Amino acid sequence: MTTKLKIPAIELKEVIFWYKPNGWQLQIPALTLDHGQHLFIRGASGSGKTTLLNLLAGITQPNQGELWVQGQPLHQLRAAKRDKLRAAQIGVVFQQLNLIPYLSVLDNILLRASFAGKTGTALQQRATALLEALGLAASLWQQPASALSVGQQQRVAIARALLTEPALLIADEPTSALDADNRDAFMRVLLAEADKCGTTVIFVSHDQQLKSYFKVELQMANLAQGVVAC
Ligand SMILES: Nc1ncnc2c1ncn2[C@@H]1O[C@H](COP(=O)(O)OP(=O)(O)OP(=O)(O)O)[C@@H](O)[C@H]1O
Repeated sequence: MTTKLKIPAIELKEVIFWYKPNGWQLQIPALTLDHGQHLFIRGASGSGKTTLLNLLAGITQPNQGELWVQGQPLHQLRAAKRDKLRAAQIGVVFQQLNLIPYLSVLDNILLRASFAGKTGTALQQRATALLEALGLAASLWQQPASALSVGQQQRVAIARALLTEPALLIADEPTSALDADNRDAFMRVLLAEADKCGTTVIFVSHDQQLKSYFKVELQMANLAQGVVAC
């Protein structure tokens, strides 16, 4: 076994984060996730799911405690280094999908990869293969992102996140606008790609039916009490 494999994909120790305007607090005594694990997180609206994902993606930093992602101390790194880590190793799909509306579907996907220094024909082929697997018609690939439905945009966002074979994939309600068939295709592609690339997955959703795709499930309320998985 290599040294790299001994380091967890994610490790939180006594993390506390609060919003300055209203003092709302997220407390996570402990959370460890090994490489390649898939974790389903659920919790009531306002329980802090998005706040946790923002911390894990390095968009925000904890006020107290330690937050390690891919062996990097996100609690200590400055914003520029966290941005670099995110570009290189983390795929994110947030509720606001953050597609650039006037860029084509393909350009949206490839632009994100170029931030990680990845370009070329093989990458373009992987991008179109992902879009096909996700059921997004080829006639849409050159359309501006703004011309797509929300469900179609969600599939573009996940293709963008998977393209660079990230070590960690963070997804916040990524299937909320999909019908049952597209949602199942979406989950199959996401988890198969993650398994192929050894990607650790953290997936947040209200949709209880998606729970069946995951071996490990976590409720926000339990997480705050120090329970790691249930
Ligand atoms: N920028 C902010 N400033 C102040 N408080 C915030 C901010 N963002 C979120 N909060 C508060 O933090 C709490 C957790 O919010 P968060 O968005 O993480 O919850 P959530 O579980 O993702 O909710 P939902 O399922 O509705 O998306 C909420 O009570 C919310 O009001």
